[in-house]
Amino acid sequence: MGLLSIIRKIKRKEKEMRILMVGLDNSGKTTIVLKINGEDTSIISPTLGFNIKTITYNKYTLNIWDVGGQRTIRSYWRNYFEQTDGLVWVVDSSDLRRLDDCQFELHNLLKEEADYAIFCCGADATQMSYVRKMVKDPLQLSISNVKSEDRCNNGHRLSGASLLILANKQDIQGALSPHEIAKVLNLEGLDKTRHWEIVGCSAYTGAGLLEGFDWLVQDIASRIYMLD
Ligand SMILES: Nc1nc2c(ncn2[C@@H]2O[C@H](COP(=O)(O)OP(=O)(O)OP(=O)(O)O)[C@@H](O)[C@H]2O)c(=O)[nH]1
Ligand SMILES: [Mg+2]
Repeated sequence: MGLLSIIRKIKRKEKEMRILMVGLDNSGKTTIVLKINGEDTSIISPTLGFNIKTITYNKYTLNIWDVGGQRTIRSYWRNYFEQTDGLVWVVDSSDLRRLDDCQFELHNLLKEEADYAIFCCGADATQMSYVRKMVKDPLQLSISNVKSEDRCNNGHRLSGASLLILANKQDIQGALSPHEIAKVLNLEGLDKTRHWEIVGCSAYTGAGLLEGFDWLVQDIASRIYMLD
């Protein structure tokens, strides 16, 4: 058994989940994480890199990665994709001006993942060159050959992750409802294999946060702890 398989088994035994929080800047990611953890949310500043919080949630340990969303650092999001079990996309439901941007970035993130995660398990040189020709990868960067099952599984990155969309700031007058946000973000247009849910919430009052995380944790658990 490879080292990665062993690590993965240990992780599963301890019921750990890796959650990645992303979304435009100012959407409320950091405030949500603090609120869930029962911390003070009155002094918040923009996240320029990332914060990691480990939270015990029901019988699970959540490793939550809260990544800054400012435009200039969005290209770094992909550095955090590896081994993600759950993706939380946070939306400022009152920021009507930037909803188009928000829609673009969400679909771009999921598409980018599809573009960059082509792994060919155990392919020989001829097979690799055939695959490269078929998918027209001129730089030959986005396709890699892997020899073991470990690397193949590892290569999934975001593709199997459960997706929770938090329509945050519902306490602000004029905020769009989760139903309206779902429409603007074209969630029905997501890949049919994707498990997703949208929940309205307010990081100020805490409303909706548990409902959202309950869904996420249950959905992940039903996928990865099925054999328990
Ligand atoms: N009214 C209201 N304000 C909120 C809510 N959640 C967050 N905020 C405010 O929105 C601002 C941005 O919150 P952050 O948690 O820093 O947002 P972020 O998504 O982490 O931003 P970046 O780190 O820059 O990506 C802060 O002033 C928060 O107090 C909410 O539910 N309601
Ligand atoms: Mg932040």
